[in-house]
Amino acid sequence: MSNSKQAVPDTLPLLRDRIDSIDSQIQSLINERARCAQKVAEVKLAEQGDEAVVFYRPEREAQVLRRVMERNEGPLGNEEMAKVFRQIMSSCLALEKPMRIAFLGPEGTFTQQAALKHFGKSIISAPMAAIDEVFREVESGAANYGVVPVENSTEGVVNHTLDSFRDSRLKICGEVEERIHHHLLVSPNINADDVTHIYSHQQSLAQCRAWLDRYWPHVERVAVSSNAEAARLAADAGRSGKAIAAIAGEVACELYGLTKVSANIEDRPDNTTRFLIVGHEYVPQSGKDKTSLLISAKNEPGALYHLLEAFERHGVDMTRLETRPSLMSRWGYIFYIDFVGHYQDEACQVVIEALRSRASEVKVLGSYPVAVL
Ligand SMILES: O=C(O)C(=O)C[C@]1(C(=O)O)C=C[C@@H](O)C=C1
Repeated sequence: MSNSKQAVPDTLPLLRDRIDSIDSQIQSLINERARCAQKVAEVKLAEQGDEAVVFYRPEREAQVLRRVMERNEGPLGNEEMAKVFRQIMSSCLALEKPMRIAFLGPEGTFTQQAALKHFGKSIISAPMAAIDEVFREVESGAANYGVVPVENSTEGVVNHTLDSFRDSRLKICGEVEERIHHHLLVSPNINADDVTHIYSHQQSLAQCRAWLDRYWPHVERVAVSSNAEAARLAADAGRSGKAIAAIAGEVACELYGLTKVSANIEDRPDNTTRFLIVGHEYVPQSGKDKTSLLISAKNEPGALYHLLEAFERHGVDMTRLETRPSLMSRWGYIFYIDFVGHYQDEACQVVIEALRSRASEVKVLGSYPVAVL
């Protein structure tokens, strides 16, 4: 391969010749990489057998992307470069085995956006109507992995997702964060002044509450199953001349051919949602991981204090604590705890053992690479 640092020509035809030649080299190299991935698939099949074989390796993907960012010298930015490699790996994985990814649908949701960000575009999309359907689709093996929202920086936790882990055998094998921008949308034939109802998911309505109170105080807000569904309903209503607006994101706006009345109406400009990837396997260490636990506490004084004390004592950094009512006993609680590290790290194992002696149940929901993109 020619030296990439050689002098750059300065006429348009020469520059384009140069780009053509570089493209051809990049293309050969991408195909060489793809052939390696095909070989990896053969080795995995030989080693693990048809049934148990795991093609998708989140820890390896995170390491590849981190390395891309570390060695990047520009002028392309680190994230931009990582996105290119994200898609190359997505194509390589699809050659090994196309992945069917269930997500909270319909088409156009932020969860779909998150799925594409995490897995790249070479996946088979399986939109589901509800969070527990995503879990069921993966549990049954109909989908390889699922993507569900778990918390939002403005509105807090998504209870349906946390509650789904109670009775599920699925593991968390990844996380992804998305900046969420909401827009007020109508069908192109509708005059915004005529709008009688605003549809959106209850979380999106909440994330735009102050803006709605200020600019649309007298219009009825209607919570529907997702903001993409709201966009679909607004588009449908528009066809019969009904003035219904939706609050949804860019993907849904484009998908349903709506017009923006107002853009970026979320109350907090740093509004971010975190999503989880769920699958069947525990993920090996990537070098920079997080762990999520589900803990049923004993119903006794100081129960939570004793749990938290274990983290402090062993120097493990707890990043999140959520409480949900236990369905087993009145006034019993389930705690969801995230911490920095992998359940196979020595310090984490010590903490988990300590928790097991202090709680009635400790379930490791998963250890997974900290989001790279
Ligand atoms: O290293 C592997 O196990 C591969 O399958 C290769 C590869 C890649 O393209 O780099 C593809 C898919 C996996 O999810 C991780 C990495």
